[in-house]
Amino acid sequence: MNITKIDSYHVQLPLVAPFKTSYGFLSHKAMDILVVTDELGNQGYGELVAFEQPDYTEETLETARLILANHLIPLLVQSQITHPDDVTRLFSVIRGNWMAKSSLETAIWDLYAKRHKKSLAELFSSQTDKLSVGVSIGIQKSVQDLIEVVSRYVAEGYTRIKLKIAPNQDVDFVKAVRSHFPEMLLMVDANSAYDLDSLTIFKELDTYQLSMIEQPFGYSDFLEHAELQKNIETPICLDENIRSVEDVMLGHRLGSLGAVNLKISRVGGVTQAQKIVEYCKNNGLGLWCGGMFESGVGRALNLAFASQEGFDFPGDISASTRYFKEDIINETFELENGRLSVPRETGLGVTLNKEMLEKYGHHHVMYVK
Ligand SMILES: O=C(O)CCC(=O)C1=CC=C[C@@H](O)[C@@H]1C(=O)O
Ligand SMILES: [Mg+2]
Repeated sequence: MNITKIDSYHVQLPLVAPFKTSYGFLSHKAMDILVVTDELGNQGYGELVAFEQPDYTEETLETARLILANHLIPLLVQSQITHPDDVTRLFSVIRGNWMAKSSLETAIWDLYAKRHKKSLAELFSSQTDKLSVGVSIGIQKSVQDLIEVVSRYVAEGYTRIKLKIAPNQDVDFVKAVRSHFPEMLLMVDANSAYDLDSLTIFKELDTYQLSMIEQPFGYSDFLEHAELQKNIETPICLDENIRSVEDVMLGHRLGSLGAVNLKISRVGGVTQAQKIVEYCKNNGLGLWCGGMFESGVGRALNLAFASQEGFDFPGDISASTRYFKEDIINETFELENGRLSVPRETGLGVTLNKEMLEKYGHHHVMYVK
């Protein structure tokens, strides 16, 4: 394929409700939408999901833009690409910068699918048209507020709830939600807020039939996670630790994890994510699709990818309205009996809404042949 142009839209969408985690507070989500055009006029979309602050991973929107402009785009346009897997190989000379890589790699996947007149769901061997999804809930001011928020999402149909926790905002919150919803698939995510000194907290959390505990310790704490896993039965799920299939193998061999939160963007794109799917499938590890407060572009990709065999737990891929009042695509993802429809049109199966892009974004040209 011959790339003739790369555009980028810097978008900022206000969140319907602010989101509090153990490490920060989000009131809007910024993202860049890349549009890669080929010689036939096909356009592939990719979403750069990095945050503005380097507090979840090292990357930020600014660092990723720099890596794209100075390194990844020059590499891509100088090379002959026939399949998206070529992009991963090409980018392997550049270390890290997974989200920057993923934004371009996923745009090439969309472009490739459109050139072949196939949906991404088809390319990913999707197994279903409807996917059960979950919701991730930020830290609330009080137990009562949390119960209200959870009740609202349960009434909307979500079948899996993920609660954000932090020191002193953990056991009481989980206890209350569990007693209101005894059967609910429930899990917690600490975003690295604890260390092994908090063992007693985790032993207590272990008694609430949680499906998993996500990222209790630091992002390179494989050994500490293994030590914790020896002391509790609830599977540990790693998020921030996992940047590649090698990280999953390391965590598995050490006994640091029982499940993986797979975010395509955090591991550099679809090709690397696919390796993780295979590894988890072959080694009996739990697997589900995480979210990055994506716009409809990233959401469509997550839905198509998570509809393949191997994903065994509802992901953080909520309905469009859970995040934003208005989105930058024309389609909407609506919850029906706790499930979202997997797009079936060619490529990602979504189209950009020019009016919304103008309202919430700024246009930049990154490359012209
Ligand atoms: O996209 C979503 O539904 C939100 C997912 C979510 O909880 C997170 C996204 C990005 C960083 C974190 O705050 C958190 C996570 O750790 O999974
Ligand atoms: Mg997480």
